[in-house]
Amino acid sequence: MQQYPLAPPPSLDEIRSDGAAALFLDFDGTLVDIAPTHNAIEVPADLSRDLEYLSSRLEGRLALVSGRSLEDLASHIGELAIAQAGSHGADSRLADGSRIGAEPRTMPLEAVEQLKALVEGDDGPSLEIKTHGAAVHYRARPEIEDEVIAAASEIAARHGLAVKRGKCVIELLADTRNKGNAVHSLMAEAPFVGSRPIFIGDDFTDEDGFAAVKDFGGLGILVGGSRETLACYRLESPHEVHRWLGLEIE
Ligand SMILES: O=P(O)(O)OC[C@H]1O[C@H](O[C@H]2O[C@H](CO)[C@@H](O)[C@H](O)[C@H]2O)[C@H](O)[C@@H](O)[C@@H]1O
Repeated sequence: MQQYPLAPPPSLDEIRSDGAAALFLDFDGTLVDIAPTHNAIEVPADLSRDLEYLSSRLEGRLALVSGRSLEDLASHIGELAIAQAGSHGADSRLADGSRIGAEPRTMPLEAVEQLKALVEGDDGPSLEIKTHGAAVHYRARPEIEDEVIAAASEIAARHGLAVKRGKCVIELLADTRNKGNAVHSLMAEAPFVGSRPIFIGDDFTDEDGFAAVKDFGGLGILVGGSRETLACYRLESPHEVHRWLGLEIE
């Protein structure tokens, strides 16, 4: 693990001057600011257009890698002609929409019912039912973290489900793939193959991405406050990520 404080990364142009680079971009907390609920995010007006433009500058070597499902991502940014991996890396697609790897496994209904029972009541956590999993959010009541984690982990163990921990959230998925698997899958395909990958992300699930890019001589960029990480550089906020990527800032 890298010791902090981490320096800001060299410019994208500087990295590109050494050879072909590829960008792997997390979504929540990296391209958009964290919001009180999963549906309350504010997506900058030009983000979709800017990502397509950036992808074309990189000759298609740009991918979004999110914990959200691809359907959920599309509901916020539209159907973009760029590579994307959703559901924490379980559902990877090339820019033309073709899937790489097996179709993601879906959650057993019984587990979903048990999670619904867990969030019952006005003051408890909330449930986000996702295409390939379910997320229990406790951002509104961080003090209940320990009990939520214990109860959701127990349901995961009962059904043999994978657990992902994030910012005020615990997610359960039947599919065990992660963001690092998505990086490996995409790096084996044109136009990514042979390039130097850069993974930018803010959350613990992004550590799998930071680890994966090292396998290709690449580098990770952590977004947000300092912590122990496999990333070797840091940017302070999504605003700084946009600036570093050369996207327009409103
Ligand atoms: O991998 P990401 O693109 O970063 O997605 C991770 C999860 O992001 C969302 O939850 C997080 O963002 C919400 C909106 O800002 C916030 O309210 C929540 O507390 C965060 O955990 C999303 O709801 C999840 O489905 C994603 O897996």
